[in-house]
Amino acid sequence: MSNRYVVIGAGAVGALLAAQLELSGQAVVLVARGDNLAAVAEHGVRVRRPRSTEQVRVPVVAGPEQLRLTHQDVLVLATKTQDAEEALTRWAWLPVSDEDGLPTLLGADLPVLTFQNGLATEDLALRRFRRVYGVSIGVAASHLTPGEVVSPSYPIIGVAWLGRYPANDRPQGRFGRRDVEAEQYAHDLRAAGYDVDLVDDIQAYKARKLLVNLANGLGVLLGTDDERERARELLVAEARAVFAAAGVEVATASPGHLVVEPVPGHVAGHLSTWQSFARGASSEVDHLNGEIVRLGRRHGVPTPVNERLQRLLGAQAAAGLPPGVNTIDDVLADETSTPRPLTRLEA
Ligand SMILES: NC(=O)C1=CN([C@@H]2O[C@H](COP(=O)(O)OP(=O)(O)OC[C@H]3O[C@@H](n4cnc5c(N)ncnc54)[C@H](OP(=O)(O)O)[C@@H]3O)[C@@H](O)[C@H]2O)C=CC1
Ligand SMILES: CC(C)(CO)C(=O)C(=O)O
Repeated sequence: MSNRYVVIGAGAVGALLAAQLELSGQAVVLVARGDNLAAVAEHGVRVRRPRSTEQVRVPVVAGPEQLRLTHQDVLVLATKTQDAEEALTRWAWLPVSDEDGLPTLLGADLPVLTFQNGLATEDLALRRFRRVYGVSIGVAASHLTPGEVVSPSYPIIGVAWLGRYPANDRPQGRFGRRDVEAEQYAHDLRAAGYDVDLVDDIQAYKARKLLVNLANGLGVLLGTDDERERARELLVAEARAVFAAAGVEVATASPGHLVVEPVPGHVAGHLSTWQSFARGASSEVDHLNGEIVRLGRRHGVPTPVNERLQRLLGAQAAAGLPPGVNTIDDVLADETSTPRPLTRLEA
């Protein structure tokens, strides 16, 4: 029997994925909350593309209490990293019914696909779930309005790398070292419009992606292109030094290619971190630049530029301030300054 995907988190990645699964005829349930839940329940997910807009009716629930989990379910974690722990806890210990309706498993026995940027979620999942599949995804998706995602790529929606976590946990079964479960997920995601590669060491691919996402936070700041590029180089150089000291492998395979086109009425190029600040939502920076800072502290490698960016955006998020109130020269400044986002807003 085919899988049913329970997509937890109806933002840029999750709502788009749920819509794509639905459009490709696969079983899916979207888990949403707040205004987003109300909008999707009433109108479906509105997907704005370069040459069309679709209103996709997707089954949606507020949480596990509105769903009977079965052995066919695959949990897809599509929250930001800072929300992952709470979501994983909520879904891990629920009864899962077999075909006779008997509760023979728990949520933690189901497979979970973790779509987060950064390096943290797979271990959070592994604490409760045995079958963890990490997914590193590249999409240019945007979610700023309840019930709506903008997807500037079509017909290939996104590129992804998927693999069992940890790498050596692949089941030794009838097909030897082949991971038929991972192959099924890759097959289903491809049918939904994603270009998917199966990989042996998913964390190496997540590390490669993290090198890109370290610059996400710069998009929230004001500055010139030269300053942005200089800061990006410094952030990445620190991360590479930290990865070398910590023994974190970085995948060397060439990155995937995603075609991005203009979507009428949409301002392109705002990454997921910018979207969080624009919506007044919590920020993932502690799990992007903060991951480099954490590893640097553990392994005795200085990471001043990542730390300044983390501090600046941490304070900005805590004060509930939108993009465009701090500047990149605060990140480049050669000092451990205390950010002054309120002063700048007042100025
Ligand atoms: N946006 C992008 O283009 C890309 C994002 N990513 C990564 O994918 C992951 C998801 O990002 P993205 O889609 O942008 O995030 P969003 O913030 O757009 O969406 C996450 C959604 O999850 C919801 N949520 C949080 N906790 C729960 C919960 N317990 N139950 C149900 N819903 C919940 C949030 O609700 P609320 O709004 O109420 O907090 C929000 O609607 C991140 O790790 C990100 O870095 C990777 C590649 C590209
Ligand atoms: C850089 C990008 C757009 C790649 O998918 C991303 O990961 C993000 O917005 O966080």
